[in-house]
Amino acid sequence: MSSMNKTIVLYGSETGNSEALARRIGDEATEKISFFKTDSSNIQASLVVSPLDSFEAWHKANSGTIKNLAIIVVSSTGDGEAPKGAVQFLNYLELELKSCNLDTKLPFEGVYFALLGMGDKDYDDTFGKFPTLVFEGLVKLGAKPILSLEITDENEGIELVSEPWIEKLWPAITQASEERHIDSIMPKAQPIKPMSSAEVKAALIPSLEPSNNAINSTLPPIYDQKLNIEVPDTFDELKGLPRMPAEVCSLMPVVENTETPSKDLPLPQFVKQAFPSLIWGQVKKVSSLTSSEALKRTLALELEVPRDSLYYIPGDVIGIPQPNDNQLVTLLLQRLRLDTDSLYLLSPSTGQLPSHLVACGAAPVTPRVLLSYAVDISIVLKKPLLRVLSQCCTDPSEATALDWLASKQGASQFTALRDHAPTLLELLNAFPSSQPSLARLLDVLSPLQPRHYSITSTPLTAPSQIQLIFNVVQYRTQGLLRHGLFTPWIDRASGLAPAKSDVTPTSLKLPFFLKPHGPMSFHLPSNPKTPLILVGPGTGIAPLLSFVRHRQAQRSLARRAGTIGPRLEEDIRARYGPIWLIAGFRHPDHDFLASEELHILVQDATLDRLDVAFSRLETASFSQPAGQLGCLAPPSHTGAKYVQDALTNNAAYWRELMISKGACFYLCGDAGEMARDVNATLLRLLGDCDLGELTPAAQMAAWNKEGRIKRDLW
Ligand SMILES: Cc1cc2nc3c(=O)[nH]c(=O)nc-3n(C[C@H](O)[C@H](O)[C@H](O)COP(=O)(O)O)c2cc1C
Repeated sequence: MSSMNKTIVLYGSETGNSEALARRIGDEATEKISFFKTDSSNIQASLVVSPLDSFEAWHKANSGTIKNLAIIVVSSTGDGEAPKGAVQFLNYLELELKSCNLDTKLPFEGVYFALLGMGDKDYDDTFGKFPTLVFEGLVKLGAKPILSLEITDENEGIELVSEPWIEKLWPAITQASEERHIDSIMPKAQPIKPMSSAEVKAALIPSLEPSNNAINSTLPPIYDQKLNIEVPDTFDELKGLPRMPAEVCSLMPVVENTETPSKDLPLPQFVKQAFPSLIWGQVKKVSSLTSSEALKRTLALELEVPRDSLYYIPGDVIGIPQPNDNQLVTLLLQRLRLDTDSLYLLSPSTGQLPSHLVACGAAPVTPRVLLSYAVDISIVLKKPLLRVLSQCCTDPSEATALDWLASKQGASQFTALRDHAPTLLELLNAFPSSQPSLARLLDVLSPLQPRHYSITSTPLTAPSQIQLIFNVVQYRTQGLLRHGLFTPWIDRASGLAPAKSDVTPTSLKLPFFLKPHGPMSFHLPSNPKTPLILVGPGTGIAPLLSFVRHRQAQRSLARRAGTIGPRLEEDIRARYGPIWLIAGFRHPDHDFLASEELHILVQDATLDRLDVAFSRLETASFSQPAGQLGCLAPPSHTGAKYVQDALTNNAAYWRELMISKGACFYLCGDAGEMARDVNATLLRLLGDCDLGELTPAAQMAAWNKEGRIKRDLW
């Protein structure tokens, strides 16, 4: 046997990094591996590069053959979850792990694989989580790794790991194909016990993300900011320079066009294709929930949808395919000297278009539409882009500076520049002689991601309406102003900014879709008697509001249907478990979201307990205005600064609910310090408990597995 029977390159990729690398590997394989060149009867003439989700079909088609090779590049997204193109594969892997039998042949015997993971070490707990899960799952199911698992760190530079890994890949393939297997890399696949679904899912535990650096949100967007990039005058020969990205995209002007062009905003055809279940929501109301003194501006948005067009449950999240800022697109079109309204046909000059651009090639399209909807132009810094900008410079000193930034020598300056989160326009303006074509930029820019928001409403009270709350995202990266896409836009488009009161826009419509549930879905437990501990500082309260509003509606429906007589309230209490909500804000007068509603939820006994922490309240003790919260027993505010203080102050109650009463604990909010501190607090609270054989960490891990601790962090 001198080659693999079938070979495939697979990727799972949220923002395009893994896909771009998988395509490059596919291109290089035919040059590097002799049997790809010579033995065309044994190998597909052109190597297929496709999403990891196609593994099942590929494996089924080829499982009779002795040796098949899968080269896999896959990232983690969310809280260590499966990225796009790998979600169905996760379900398949999970099923195989559950059903594989100790006594029979392992299902992936005969499959050889090499897997490169993409990750980011900033995601402490979930660094490389999904690639690791895939690697270990494949090994457990009998596939043989030909290289050990390696994971890139986007923060340090993907190339530091990916380039040496690719160099090792070619000899490893040759070696494996010659049957000198590299069994020493990993222990031989052992027969395994079937895994439960919970065990597979438990491998995907939430992570902690860095937080935004928020500032007063009334500043307008500014696009003429200057980047300060320092490059030394002289340096040694550049090392670790990533390869020049392949030229894939081609834009041909359309002279005679018979098709209906994708010329107009809003919503070109390719966006509708990418999100086939889009629903249009009419904006009913936008209101500001914070005072002018609040550090962040928080808005509530109500959307009305056509009757019966939306079925959601509390905890669901919507995605909004928001285009890039119009002003930024216009300036970019000018800088790139592009004719805004001419029509072009996008096609691959070699190989295949990146998957996020395939639908854009279906019909003629204008540069404005492409830059508005297809690619991210706000946060762009990646080494392959620097290489392309360098390739397109007419001034050699600028080209050298860009290459230096992309090299190993320029690593610390690259990291510093990335902390500035430069837009494409700023980068181009910093290197004025660089004049890339739009097609060349499409080769390397990441797909534009939809913006996701938790629904705060319940379908029980208004099935044709949804509500959202969110901060208007504006922040500074070391002096430079940055802003989000959707939130400042809706603030302006609704006519709310800079007004303070509610507005009811008459003609504003928004397209959105319901995000499919991930493996760690943040939803209510199926048994309504389960006690709930809900912790949500700031806008982390959003999905928790949906939970409590839903419970309030359930109780009210039960009351209305009630035939039980004088014992009705008691029966309702018995039917639903207690809910303890811990919210956290800066100051009661500035950003206490939904304060009046929370008060009502306590009064009508939907909430058994409410604790509110205020981080910027000068006096340790907080007294609510008469008639509010003061009626709570036990008292709602115990001088807590942060949500974790409220947990510590009420340790006995927390232990009673979690240990004796089987409560579910939900945490939603900013993933930085808050999530770490809450985690540490829970471990500390468990330290004083009798957990039998278990350590506090093991107890937490068990609750994670059972879905009794759920996190929704961003
Ligand atoms: C929303 C989001 C969540 C992420 N979550 C994780 C994570 O949990 N663990 C990790 O190692 N990397 C995480 N990353 C980093 C990505 O895995 C990394 O940027 C990778 O290069 C992306 O590759 P892709 O473009 O192929 O998806 C996350 C990135 C984003 C944007």
